Order: sequence, then structure tokens, then C-alpha cells
Amino acid sequence: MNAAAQSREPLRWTIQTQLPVAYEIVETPGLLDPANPELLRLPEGGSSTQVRLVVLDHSIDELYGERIRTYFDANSVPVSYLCMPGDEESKSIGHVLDVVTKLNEVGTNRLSSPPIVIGGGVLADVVGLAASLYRRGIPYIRVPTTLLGQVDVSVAAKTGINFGGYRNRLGSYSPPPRTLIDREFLATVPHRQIRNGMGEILKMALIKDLRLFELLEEHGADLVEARFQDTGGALLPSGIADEVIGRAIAGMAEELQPNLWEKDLQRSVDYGHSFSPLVEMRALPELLHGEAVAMECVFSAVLAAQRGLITGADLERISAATVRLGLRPSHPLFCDVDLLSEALADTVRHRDGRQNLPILTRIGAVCFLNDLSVAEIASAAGYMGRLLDPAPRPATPAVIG
Ligand SMILES: NC(=O)c1ccc[n+]([C@@H]2O[C@H](COP(=O)([O-])OP(=O)(O)OC[C@H]3O[C@@H](n4cnc5c(N)ncnc54)[C@H](O)[C@@H]3O)[C@@H](O)[C@H]2O)c1
Ligand SMILES: O=C(CO)[C@@H](O)[C@H](O)[C@H](O)[C@H](O)COP(=O)(O)O
Ligand SMILES: [Zn+2]
Repeated sequence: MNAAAQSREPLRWTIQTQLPVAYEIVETPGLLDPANPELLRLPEGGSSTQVRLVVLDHSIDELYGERIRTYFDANSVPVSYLCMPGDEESKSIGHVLDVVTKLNEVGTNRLSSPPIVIGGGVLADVVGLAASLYRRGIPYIRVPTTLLGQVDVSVAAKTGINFGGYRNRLGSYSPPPRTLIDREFLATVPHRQIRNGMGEILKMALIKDLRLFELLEEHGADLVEARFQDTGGALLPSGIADEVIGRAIAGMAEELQPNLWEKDLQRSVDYGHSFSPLVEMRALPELLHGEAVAMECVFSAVLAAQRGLITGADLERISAATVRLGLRPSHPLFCDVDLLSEALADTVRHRDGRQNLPILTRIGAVCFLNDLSVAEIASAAGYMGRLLDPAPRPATPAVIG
């Protein structure tokens, strides 16, 4: 080192900046009506005549492909289409690279011709990650077409793919400036996938919204049956589907906004997401995301009842509501203490060394635990084992002191 540099304090530069983030989630019935301009609107306003990449879920291409093509043709917008599968096993780096390759081929501009993704949560996560990598990040437009996509992914800032046997191991924080929601898409979603979305709505109800939980208890089964479509009052009183979807989205937005970058690792929305990620991956392709989340909602309620944080009656109510939604409350992997302990250990790493385990203090409120023991997990796993057996109903778990 030269003598002059040695005789003084080393120089130091700090770059500080701020990145204001705003993104909108817009309900827009009749999205595919060529007269509806929402799909063409650019984040910064105005519209574009440049070629756009539109990524379609396979099912969406089959069911809505013709209408989508008619929409863009009628509006004279040149489009290049990419169709991809939308199952959990497709949340892979290969599919991200397929999107990036297509962005390159299409010649997508950095800001003024954002790609549009129309599909479920899987496709949104894959395309979102590709957009966040392409030229170090370009905007994209998200159109969620499943219930889970509309009530949960729609608000999310996160993108991700599975890697090395773990969920969302690679990803980014990259919210699209615009997410467009049209409930009509749900009319074609298979009932199992609707129930899957109910798993995330149940999570939201349990952590912060007793009214939403009561709506699920009273109308959940009919909402599934009607796939959230208006039935002219026959099956569902009018307004119920809107209220359930609206409350779920508003609840998620309220939770995410103050902690979008997750500097605070105590997150209520992690309810149902502490043990289930590994269970879901080990059970692939048997369990869907929302199904595994719903099982952990019950498992966590058992943990809460064991501690005397909620009553046995509340636990029964939660488990009964889950079953009424058509969701299984338990699974053999939720009885496997070693697997559950491994899952929690990985979650602890994700939460920087702490459990930060959201746990119910009543239906509609949570606190966070950092001292959950293997004995408690084992006891709750035993209860989950008895829930596998359709009858008789298991007794309320004993409070572990
Ligand atoms: N980014 C986030 O913060 C966030 C939040 C919640 C969930 N997720 C992710 O979302 C994924 C689950 O999403 P999902 O439940 O939408 O599953 P999905 O994307 O796998 O879609 C489910 C199935 O429905 C089909 N489908 C989609 N729309 C349809 C329609 N309108 N009609 C008929 N079939 C249709 C798809 O082809 C697929 O077979 C998980 O990977 C999860 O991690 C991400
Ligand atoms: O499943 C997801 C996101 O993939 C959401 O439903 C959920 O609310 C949360 O974001 C989860 O807590 C999952 O977060 P992470 O483990 O993927 O970081
Ligand atoms: Zn989730």
C-alpha cells in the first residue's frame, strides 16, 4: 500500500436510495370483452402497439385461447403467445428460462411492452421470476385465473420456483404494477382447485377475520359448489362471493403492505406455511398447496389448543369448517414427527434462526411462538393421526403445560 494512503483514514462510499413501490389489484368483470381496455393499459398509462408476449396456462389456452386471441386482434395489438403447464412440478428453472428465451425472441422493450401472464399461481410465480431477471427486471401484468391466484397471489410481491426439493427456494420480490381480476375465470376451475383456494381463504379468516370465518362456515360449501359464480340467489345470497373474495384480498393487502420486503420475520400470513412447505413437497403430486396449508391450519390449531390458547370447542369448529369446505384436515405426513421437525428446522432457517410461529389466540387473532418443543409436535401429530380416521371424533387434546 502506498505511504500516503497508509497515513490517512481509508475512504468509504455509501450509496443510499429509496425505491417507492406501488401496485394495483383491479377487479374487472368482462376482461376478455374486446371493448374492455384494462388488459391493454400500461402501468405508466397509455397503451402500446409494440408486440407483447402473452404467457398462457395450458388450461387457459384450451378454454379461453380463442377469446384471448380475438381480444388482441380486435384491438390491433400484435401478440406472441407462449403456452405453459401450470402444475406445481412446473415451478422450475427450465420454465423460467423458456420465458426469458421468449422475451428475447419477441424483443420485449424494457419498460413499454410488459409481458402479460394469464393463469394460476404457478404461472404467475414463474413468469414473475423471469420478468424480474430479464434485463435485471421489467414490469409485467398478472391475470390470476384460479381462486388461490385471485385471493392470495394477486396481492403478492413475491415470485418463485421450487429448487432442490424445497418450495420457493429461488425467487424475488417483484410485484407487477397491475393485477387484473375477473371472477368469471373461476367458472371453469375444477372443484378441487376451488377448494384448494379455500385453504388460503381459511388461513386469512383464522389469522384476522372472524366474519370471514363465519361466512366460510355458513356459505363455504355452496361457494365451492357454485365456483363463486352468481346463482341468482338459488344457492348463494347475492354478494356473498364478492364479500368473501374482497375480504380475503383486503386482509392480505393489509398484512403485506407494512412489511412487503419482510424485514420483520414475524408474519401472520405465514400461518399454515411453517410445516406444510416440506409436507407439500414430499407429497407431490398428491397434495395441492392450499390443501397442505389447510392441514397445517388444523395442525396449528391443535398446537394452540394443547397450550390452552384456544378452547377445544374452537379447535372442533376449525376442523369442522375445514371438512365442510371439502378439505381434508389431516394427512399421514402430518403425523410424521421427524418430518415435521425437519420442516420446522428449515422454516427456522428461513426466519433467520427463530421459529416465529404464528399461533391462534382465538379465531381471528394470532400471537407468535418461539419455544415450540418436539414433545408438543409429537402430541399434535398424534391428534392428527386420529383425524385421519373418519370416526369417532378425537377428544380435545390435553393441555401440555
Ligand atoms: N407469489 C406468492 O406470494 C404466492 C402466494 C400464494 C401461492 N403462490 C403459489 O401459487 C401456486 C398455486 O397456485 P394455483 O393454486 O393457482 O395452482 P396452479 O397455478 O397450479 O393452477 C391449478 C390448475 O388450474 C388450472 N387452471 C388455471 N386457471 C384455470 C381456469 N380458469 N379454468 C380451468 N383451469 C384452470 C391450471 O392449468 C392448473 O392445472 C403455488 O405454487 C404457490 O406457491 C404464490
Ligand atoms: O404461499 C404463499 C407464498 O408462496 C402465501 O400464501 C403465504 O401467505 C406466504 O407468503 C407464505 O408465508 C410463504 O412465504 P415463503 O415461505 O414462500 O417465503
Ligand atoms: Zn400459500
